[in-house]
Amino acid sequence: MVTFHLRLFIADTSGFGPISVLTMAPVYKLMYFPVKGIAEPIRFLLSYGNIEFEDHRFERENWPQIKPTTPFGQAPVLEFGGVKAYQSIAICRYLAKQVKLMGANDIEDLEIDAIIDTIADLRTKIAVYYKETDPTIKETRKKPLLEETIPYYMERIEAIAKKNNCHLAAGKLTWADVYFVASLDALNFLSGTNLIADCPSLQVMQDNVLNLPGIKEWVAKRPVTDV
Ligand SMILES: N[C@@H](CCC(=O)N[C@@H](CS)C(=O)NCC(=O)O)C(=O)O
Repeated sequence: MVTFHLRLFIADTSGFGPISVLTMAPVYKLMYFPVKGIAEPIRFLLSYGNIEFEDHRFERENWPQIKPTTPFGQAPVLEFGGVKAYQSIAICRYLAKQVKLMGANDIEDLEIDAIIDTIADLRTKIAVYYKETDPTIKETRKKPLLEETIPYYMERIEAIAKKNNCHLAAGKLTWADVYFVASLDALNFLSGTNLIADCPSLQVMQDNVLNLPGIKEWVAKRPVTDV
């Protein structure tokens, strides 16, 4: 569970005991569009840590008013204790520290960061295809994405999972596993394919992550959205 900097010192009025100290948990508010998108790994990590949060999903038509209130005109933003945290991966790394899903040393953290950045690279390539508005150009991008780019990445990510005992780094559960599994629904939707269809180790990893207490409860109660 999370501890926080805000401490209340309460004078003991009984005359017998020392001063009591109450440590308060921060109140987390996640601001994002009404989708899983790049906020879902944040929701998974908060849920894994049994950290309560306000899942504030704003409608797209309200974004023009909200945008200027964010640090860099983008979402997600995680607000807590006077902090407005931005950049989804930085937020995930912070939460991973809070819920103890980091590596055991700098090398393990390097391994985790590298696979997280690789997943983000793959998402960027998929997003370029998805966001293409010209149907002719989109069609020309489909075959290379589905037959070259995605297989290239997924073969390598699967090999890493196989070597790491069905994990993405350090041979154990880390925030990389949670990040990848939380990202999958959106990546599958955007690419129109099941990224892990031919990846048995990643399928095991997905099952394991989705069965973690906290995450299992979150997935059962979260709003149903495609992406
Ligand atoms: N690198 C940023 C990317 C943030 C981003 O692209 N957010 C999109 C939604 S997924 C957004 O805010 N789009 C609206 C806009 O840019 O006006 C992160 O990971 O947080």
